[in-house]
Amino acid sequence: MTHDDTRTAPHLGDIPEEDLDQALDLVYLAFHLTLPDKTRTYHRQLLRDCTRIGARHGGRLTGVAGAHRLTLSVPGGQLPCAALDFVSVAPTHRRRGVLTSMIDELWRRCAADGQPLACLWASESAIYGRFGFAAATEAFRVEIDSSRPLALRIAADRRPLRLIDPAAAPALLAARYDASLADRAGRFTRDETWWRTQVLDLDGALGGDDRDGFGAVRVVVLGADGEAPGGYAVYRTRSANDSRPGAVAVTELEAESAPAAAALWSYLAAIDLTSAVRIHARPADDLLFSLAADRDQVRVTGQEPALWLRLVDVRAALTARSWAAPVDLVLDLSDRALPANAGRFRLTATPAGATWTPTTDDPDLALDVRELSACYLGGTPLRRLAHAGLVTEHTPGAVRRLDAALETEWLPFTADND
Ligand SMILES: CC(=O)SCCNC(=O)CCNC(=O)[C@H](O)C(C)(C)COP(=O)(O)OP(=O)(O)OC[C@H]1O[C@@H](n2cnc3c(N)ncnc32)[C@H](O)[C@@H]1OP(=O)(O)O
Repeated sequence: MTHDDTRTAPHLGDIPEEDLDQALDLVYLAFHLTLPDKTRTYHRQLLRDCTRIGARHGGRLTGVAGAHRLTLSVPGGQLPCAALDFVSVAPTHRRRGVLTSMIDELWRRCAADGQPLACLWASESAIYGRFGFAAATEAFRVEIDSSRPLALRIAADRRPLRLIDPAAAPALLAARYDASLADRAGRFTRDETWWRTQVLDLDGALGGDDRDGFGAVRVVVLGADGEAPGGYAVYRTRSANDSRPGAVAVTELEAESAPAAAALWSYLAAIDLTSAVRIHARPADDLLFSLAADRDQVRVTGQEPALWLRLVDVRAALTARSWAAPVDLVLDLSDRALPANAGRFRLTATPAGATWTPTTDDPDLALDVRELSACYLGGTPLRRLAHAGLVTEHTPGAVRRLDAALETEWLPFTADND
């Protein structure tokens, strides 16, 4: 008789480098993936650079979780963030608490590594709320009908547009991207490798020149050679055939101003032999929606949660962000998984900074860490969650006051999971 180990608690530990292939096999099993060698090599490298948590039964890996060590823009600053990825449990061992125990281990690793935040992209929205994660940024899929000229309400920046060698893009465009982090929370700092792989796919690990039928990556820059770019777009094109029109797929567009954005959108919409521009992720307050003279020409074709965020160290997270308005409130915070965060705290925030101190005073608001995580980047109004009965307001006006303090000029936005 074989021993049934599926009922016993897993043994948790690191995944050493020699087990990386075993770990990837489990990931591909759980995600039903068969991938080319190039992609596997890329994933192997990503996983090697992660904090790696393995769950084992009888020495065999039955659960894998990786956490990239990233830096996330938050209102007024940047914070270390564990970005959970590769989460997989063997189909023979599912729904027995393996993921739950790996998440508990993740909290220990975050504390040891000084990461006050954790984040992820969820394969299914039902999984991660129970662990205190909440959707903190939203992404809209957008399509421009470019079968006719794109009509915009302002004049475009008249500086020249030029196509550059994508290999030169990281060095040329990094400053423009980095500048956007100060405006928009929810974005990651990038190194050269991230640009080369995630943004430009220069080595073809993510599909390269045949990504859903779209060809080579193109990079268009606004501004003359030698000038700091006023904006850029990373895109690919697909020619028309009998069953579909020609199209442009935009991976990323950054612009320093509305006229710069107008110039780039106009360029993309005017590419010959194409009649649609598709953008996989834009924020709800994207300038394009306001610039379009005919909103019917710019359609939202999908809307989904993008970044799921979890405040792991609430005090560190709250005292590191900036605040739009002064606020002085007592919050009764629940956090089942991380009791150090739970209890009554006085949040005293001014535009100069914040404190978060334990108190025995009566609470103005009661909420779970999940709701605080949803609102932290400024993308979810707290009042929306209060209307839904997920936040209790003990002192009338407290929700409004906290909302005013959490507010950001621009919505947070995360677009790095194409
Ligand atoms: C950041 C990322 O990488 S997202 C990718 C997540 N991975 C995948 O989708 C790959 C395929 N799925 C899997 O490998 C697994 O099913 C996992 C990782 C999603 C879940 O692992 P499990 O070990 O089964 O989860 P665990 O047993 O700890 O479940 C904890 C709770 O979450 C619930 N849960 C787990 N997965 C799901 C799901 N897909 N949908 C709804 N509820 C779920 C369980 O029912 C359980 O609820 P309970 O506490 O009320 O009993």
